[in-house]
Amino acid sequence: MTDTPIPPPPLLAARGLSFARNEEAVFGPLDFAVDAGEALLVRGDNGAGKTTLLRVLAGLLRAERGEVDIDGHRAGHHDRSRAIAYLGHLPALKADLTALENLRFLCGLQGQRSRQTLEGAMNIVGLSGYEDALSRQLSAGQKKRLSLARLWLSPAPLWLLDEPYANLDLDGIHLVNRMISAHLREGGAALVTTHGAYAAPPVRTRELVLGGGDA
Ligand SMILES: Nc1ncnc2c1ncn2[C@@H]1O[C@H](COP(=O)(O)OP(=O)(O)OP(=O)(O)O)[C@@H](O)[C@H]1O
Repeated sequence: MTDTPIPPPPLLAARGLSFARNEEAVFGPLDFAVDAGEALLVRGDNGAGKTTLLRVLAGLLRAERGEVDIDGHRAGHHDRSRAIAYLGHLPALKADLTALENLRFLCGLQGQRSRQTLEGAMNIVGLSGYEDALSRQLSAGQKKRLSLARLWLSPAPLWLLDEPYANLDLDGIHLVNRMISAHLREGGAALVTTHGAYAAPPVRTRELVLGGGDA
């Protein structure tokens, strides 16, 4: 008799997850799961709650109700900081450090994916030559690219990407999709918020629509 292998738990699972501000519902209750190797596109109009959902999942805001599991275990603070890389609307960069110093600082805080160098990540995101530029001197798109380099260097399997295409030119949009595809091929997963105009990571993708029911 052969044992049927038990499938691994989803990388991320949310059950009955809701958030309210001043007793007014922002989203939920939501039920969804993301497996390793999958992307979840979080769509919705302006104000639908996409950013709020990612911030709740990252542990930056407290849910009103519901549960979040990572790798089949209730996600505590430590699990979230180990498993999650969060790319917010605004680049989390130190203005008076150079591009390379920013990456070094963030890798010191959050760890570094094995076999990746800071210079290699700068090259992947198209910022070779900007290593010594102060981050405050970078354009909005270059700052986004530097944040993408930090994301690429993170060892966390679960990417929470809030509008990763914002401020990027067409080449940058393709870069984001290539990065997501490569990350998923390596067994990672990604939640990606978008208004829907550009996002098409060419990978296994589920969709969650806020403000209009789950799809
Ligand atoms: N700091 C805050 N204080 C009070 N209300 C907030 C705050 N941040 C967001 N909101 C409200 O919460 C709701 C959800 O906002 P959120 O930023 O999550 O939406 P979103 O779907 O990401 O929107 P967008 O597509 O415009 O970025 C909105 O009604 C917004 O006005």
